[in-house]
Amino acid sequence: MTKTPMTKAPSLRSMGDMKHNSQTSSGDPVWSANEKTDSTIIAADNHSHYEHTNENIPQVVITRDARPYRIDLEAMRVSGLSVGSHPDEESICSDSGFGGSPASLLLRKLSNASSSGLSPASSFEEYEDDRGCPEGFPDEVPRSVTWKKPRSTGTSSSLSVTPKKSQPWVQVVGHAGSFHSGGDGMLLKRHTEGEQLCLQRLMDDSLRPFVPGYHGVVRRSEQHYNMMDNLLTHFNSPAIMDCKMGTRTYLEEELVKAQERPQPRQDMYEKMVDVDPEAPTAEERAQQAVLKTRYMQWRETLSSTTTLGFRIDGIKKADGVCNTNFKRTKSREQVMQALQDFVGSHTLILKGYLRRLQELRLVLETSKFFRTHEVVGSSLLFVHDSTGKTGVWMIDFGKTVPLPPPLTLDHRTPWVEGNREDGYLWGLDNLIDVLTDMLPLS
Ligand SMILES: Nc1ncnc2c1ncn2[C@@H]1O[C@H](COP(=O)(O)OP(=O)(O)OP(=O)(O)O)[C@@H](O)[C@H]1O
Ligand SMILES: O=P(O)(O)O[C@@H]1[C@H](O)[C@H](O)[C@@H](OP(=O)(O)O)[C@H](OP(=O)(O)O)[C@H]1O
Repeated sequence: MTKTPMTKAPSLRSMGDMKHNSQTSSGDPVWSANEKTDSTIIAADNHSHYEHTNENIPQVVITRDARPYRIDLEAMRVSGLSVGSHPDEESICSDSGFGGSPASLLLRKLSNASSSGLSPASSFEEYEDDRGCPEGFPDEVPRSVTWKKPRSTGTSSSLSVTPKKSQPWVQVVGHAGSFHSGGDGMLLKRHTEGEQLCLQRLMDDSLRPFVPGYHGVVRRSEQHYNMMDNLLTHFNSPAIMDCKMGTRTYLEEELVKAQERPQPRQDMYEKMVDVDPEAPTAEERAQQAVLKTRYMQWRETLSSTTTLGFRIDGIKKADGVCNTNFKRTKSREQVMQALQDFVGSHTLILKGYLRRLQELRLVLETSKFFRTHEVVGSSLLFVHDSTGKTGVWMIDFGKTVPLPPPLTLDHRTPWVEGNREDGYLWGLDNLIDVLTDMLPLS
């Protein structure tokens, strides 16, 4: 839940006090920041702090239990190479994508695109073009951020560097207009309360190192955003892949809604016909519209979602070539070929990804958050660069919902309506299996 700002933005030193002094009726700590801020935005946590001084950065607004979390070594852990010791550590860059109005937050999808050589857009309107994989914007925020070392380390640690150059943010797939690059290694995603709650809970879960650090809700031009780490920050000209996980891409509640109040969609009919003119039924053809769940199920069976429990949604390679034409990438062989094209001939990268996925699987099998949530439509974001640095993170919790206690999921049992299973872990097993098969015989 968000509230409007009430008081002056807290100073760095007072932030800790504020966390203790201000509470919601439920006893949760709250934060507040001034609407007419003196352009100082401050975030801090138990381990570290940082400070911005610029007008272009978003204002932190009150969020329920929205504690900010610093990018930390654990969260940004890269397999194969450690962030902390990597020579590129000083190349942290950031960018911000403000310039668009809320009215232009179109729910348009970046799909069916294959493009190359995209250059950073210079305005939000340019970004609104229907190209796949548009890049973010040059940073509007002076590089005044200092990343200070944490007082106590525990499992996390922060970087102490001065960002030097701008790293454009790239969106591979997903709703166009939902994102802004927030500057200083931050990314803003259009706010939904469900995703906010998940990200907050994940910050206290064993999965924390596998999700972008969450920094609360911010407001910009009357629109609220969830602020999280930009996972591309520590990479140079990264190659990026978005893999949508699970055997089901719609929530059980969406199915119930479709049964009770069917709302056939013309846009989905058109997307369907674009891929396969023969796909619609006679009735759908007559209506020139399909139900969302029908479209989603068709997408699942056309791709590898049903058969492997994951699908490749989009890939942007280091050379800028972007491909989101994977709707028909279904067989194990086709998937393997696409993965091979993504990693190239670099066994180091493949091994890095495999290690990270195996670690993720171990953590997922014991995570309380994972056990108690239906995780639908969530992706694994793969990122690597030419130095051999790799990382994989779970993103997109827009359709991750808590289960009614005491229900829990194992995420491997096949789905039947009512059991809420999503096939996430089964898909991860298959993904690990496919990647393992790609390793050269030695
Ligand atoms: N924390 C992040 N750091 C870097 N890039 C990100 C991050 N989160 C998302 N992205 C980029 O944005 C894309 C879309 O993200 P996400 O899946 O969250 O959007 P969405 O609009 O909810 O997607 P969907 O259409 O599946 O609902 C990803 O493929 C990735 O390229
Ligand atoms: O990839 P495609 O073929 O373009 O299809 C979209 C994709 O399945 C998204 O995951 C879904 O958003 P959600 O996951 O948020 O439901 C979106 O629904 P939408 O159009 O209702 O946003 C679909 O249009």
